[in-house]
Amino acid sequence: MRAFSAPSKALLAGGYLVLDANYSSFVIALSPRMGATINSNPNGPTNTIFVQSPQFKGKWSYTYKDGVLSSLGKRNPFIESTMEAVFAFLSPSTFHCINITIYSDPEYHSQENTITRFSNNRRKFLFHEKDISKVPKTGLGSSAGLVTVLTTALLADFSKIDLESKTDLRTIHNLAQIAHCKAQGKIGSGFDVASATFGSIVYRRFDPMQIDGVAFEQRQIKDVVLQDWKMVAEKCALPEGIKLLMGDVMGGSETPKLVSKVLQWRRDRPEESLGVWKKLDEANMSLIENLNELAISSNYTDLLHFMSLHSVNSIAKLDHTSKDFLKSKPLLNVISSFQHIRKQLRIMGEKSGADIEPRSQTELLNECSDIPGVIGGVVPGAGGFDAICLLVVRSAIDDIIQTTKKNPAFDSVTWLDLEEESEGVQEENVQSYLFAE
Ligand SMILES: Nc1ncnc2c1ncn2[C@@H]1O[C@H](COP(=O)(O)OP(=O)(O)O)[C@@H](O)[C@H]1O
Ligand SMILES: C[C@@](O)(CCOP(=O)(O)OP(=O)(O)O)CC(=O)O
Repeated sequence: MRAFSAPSKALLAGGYLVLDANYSSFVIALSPRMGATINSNPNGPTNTIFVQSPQFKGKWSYTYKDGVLSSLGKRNPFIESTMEAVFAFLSPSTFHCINITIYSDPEYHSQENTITRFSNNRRKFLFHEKDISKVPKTGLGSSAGLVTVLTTALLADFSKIDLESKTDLRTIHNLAQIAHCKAQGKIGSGFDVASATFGSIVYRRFDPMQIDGVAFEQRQIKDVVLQDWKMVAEKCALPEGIKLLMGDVMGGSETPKLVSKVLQWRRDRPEESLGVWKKLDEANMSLIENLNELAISSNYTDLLHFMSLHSVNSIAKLDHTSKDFLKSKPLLNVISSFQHIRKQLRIMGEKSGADIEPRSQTELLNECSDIPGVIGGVVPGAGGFDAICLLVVRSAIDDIIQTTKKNPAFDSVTWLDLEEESEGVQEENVQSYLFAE
């Protein structure tokens, strides 16, 4: 038996712009991971694949004969199209029965009505009462994680793959991207599948024409998967000492509705919207550059210490002597990049009628500007009422949480137990997924 896992994501900068290949986005891979174990069973029926997701009482079965994958019984579009893509790509002849088990970390889904189990006291898994399609999601990208880890497990079972090899990661990514688009019935920006594969990245999307109309047929899928998609997925990571803090706001928004409003405005007002696109892109790119600058600045530790004692608002009020210490230093630039991103997202929201940074979120993020140790924050991804995402000084985290507990403005916020974990898809110790019965 072998085990693999793929990370969840937060789109810290680049929402909406990432849909257009002219713009880059900043995707942070997060510690909650989707896992899969895979093993062959020589005693089971040949050319049969059993997939189960015990946390959601999910069981799906497939057979593969004469190049055709058939689903027996219950359907799961994401599992099914991953199987179809990988089998079309590999086109295996006879093979032993395959057993796959899916494991998802707690933060992907609402944790209501669950029973907790630990695997060898390593990982915690929640077992839900309801079927997977009925359990509310938190927006961390469960389907992208599922498709990516399943693609990896299947490829590893049938062939030799090296998760350190850029070529093999491209193959996993391209297959997973095709499978995910088929299951969703649309070609999105794909940033979630890209970060499930590569981890934390600066991402520029592939050309949608690349996979438009591709069929699960061996020659065609091989051609497409092995081509250069001309996308960009440059690995990156937050500077040490800076922590990503995600607050679930228990609101909920529908990404497709927000996206359609924004794209409609872009079509209706091409010139006006292009201005916003350009300014937002500048702010996004300056956030990435300034974080890199900050990480290599000679007085980095001093700057972080300073930040842990000051809030964004108190820094704005500092006199010149104190500011000289920071002047032309990247910390101030990171702070202002966040402010520019928020400003442009608010303009985009106002002009398009999409609630990207709704007033309640503006108020919350403004409150964060009064907390020492908070460098900046945004509404991640498509925005809306789902979540806020902050970058904070790691050493100040306990004080930050305490401060928010005392402030009623944060009553609706639940801080999620997650971190950046910049690694993409990886092999795991099987023991992490085995339960002592
Ligand atoms: N642990 C899991 N086991 C089985 N299927 C899963 C699991 N997690 C996600 N899925 C599949 O992904 C679907 C959710 O995908 P989607 O709506 O794209 O949500 P998300 O935004 O979290 O990716 C589920 O309905 C199910 O088909
Ligand atoms: C608007 C977008 O650019 C980003 C949406 O990011 P989210 O992280 O909000 O995504 P969901 O998990 O699907 O809700 C649309 C896209 O890139 O697909």
